[in-house]
Amino acid sequence: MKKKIKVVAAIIENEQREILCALRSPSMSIPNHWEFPGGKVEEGEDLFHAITREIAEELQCDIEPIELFNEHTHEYESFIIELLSLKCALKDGTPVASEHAALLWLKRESLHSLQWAPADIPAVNDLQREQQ
Ligand SMILES: Nc1nc2c([nH]c(=O)n2[C@H]2C[C@H](O)[C@@H](COP(=O)(O)OP(=O)(O)OP(=O)(O)O)O2)c(=O)[nH]1
Repeated sequence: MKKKIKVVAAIIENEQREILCALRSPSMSIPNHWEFPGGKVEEGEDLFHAITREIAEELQCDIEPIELFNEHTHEYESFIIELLSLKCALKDGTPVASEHAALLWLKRESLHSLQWAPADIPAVNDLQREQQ
């Protein structure tokens, strides 16, 4: 049976209404694909706590989770991911890529120009629909 992981991802929007996109590095699984940054939820951990912790670790900044925006389960070849995407605001600091190959702020209408990790695509689609 495939392993199932529960992952939180942050949709961080800045004052220019741009959204933070992160490029998975060549050494990560699903390399060279864009994602909303985040990571695995620990046993018994609250989603808001998990996303705040993961973003502090990965991007060295403080965020404020606002709401759960999209929930999607995707089956990759070797594992199943339950991806919980949360809308977040930047509270303190500037995101810095420590594990990712690059970071990019993009307007909603430009999100589709990137090659996204398949699990993140439903959240990207919902974000694009929001502006209409
Ligand atoms: N947003 C998003 N996150 C993903 C996807 N797939 C995926 O593994 N993740 C998350 C879960 C992992 O916590 C994180 C890091 O992936 P990784 O390739 O470095 O895997 P790893 O086993 O070393 O993960 P970790 O123990 O360091 O958390 O990425 C995806 O498709 N979209």
